[in-house]
Amino acid sequence: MSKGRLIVLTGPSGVGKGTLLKSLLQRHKDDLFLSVSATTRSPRPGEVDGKNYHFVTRPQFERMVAQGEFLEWAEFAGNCYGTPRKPVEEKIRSGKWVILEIELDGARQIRRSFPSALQIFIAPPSMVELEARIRGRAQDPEAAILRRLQRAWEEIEAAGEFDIQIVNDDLERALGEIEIALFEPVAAVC
Ligand SMILES: Nc1ncnc2c1ncn2[C@@H]1O[C@H](COP(=O)(O)OP(=O)(O)OP(=O)(O)O)[C@@H](O)[C@H]1O
Ligand SMILES: Nc1nc2c(ncn2[C@@H]2O[C@H](COP(=O)(O)O)[C@@H](O)[C@H]2O)c(=O)[nH]1
Repeated sequence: MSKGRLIVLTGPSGVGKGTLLKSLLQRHKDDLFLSVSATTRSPRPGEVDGKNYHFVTRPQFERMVAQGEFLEWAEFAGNCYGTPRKPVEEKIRSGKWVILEIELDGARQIRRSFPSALQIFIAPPSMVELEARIRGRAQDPEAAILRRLQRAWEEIEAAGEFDIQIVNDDLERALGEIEIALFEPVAAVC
């Protein structure tokens, strides 16, 4: 059986993490498992409970925190997000590679609890492009967009903490770089 592994993907809101992961999972569906987080955020149009997120109330989220149900959790732009511990630990034990798509505070918590996790940072080509992508997605209220853009500066400043930094300018190229980091790490160094 292959050895289980934890992979963290972080980057500012709107940089394209979800878009990259969708393609990555389509190409490697037998190798990779994406953790489904819990959040207190309201569902966006088209988002499905249990698939995109487990949508929970704040009291439910607080109860899950108190019961130690999260591997990590954080507050981001006014909502809480957390990685359910049990499915991730089970998958890793059964030899699967598990990806967490999480923000900076959560990535820092995972770095402490799973120092061997591979940590990848996805950066935007520019702040102008990042703002265009968040606005182009047209799924967040104006106040949430502003909070996310403000937070993006802090996240980009922390990019150097991560094992690998990938600029998501051209989607295919960025995807190729993630695949090299995951599946050909030795070749990437040579
Ligand atoms: N390389 C790219 N070039 C142009 N547009 C892109 C690229 N990657 C993603 N996008 C677009 O940017 C927008 C934001 O992408 P996405 O929702 O995947 O970001 P995210 O990082 O997952 O955001 P969040 O953290 O808020 O969930 C989407 O409209 C997507 O189509
Ligand atoms: N620390 C955690 N961050 C998470 C988790 N799930 C998602 N996220 C991050 O939150 C922001 C906002 O997400 P959105 O879906 O509201 O746009 C984004 O950076 C996600 O990566 C989690 O379990 N823990």
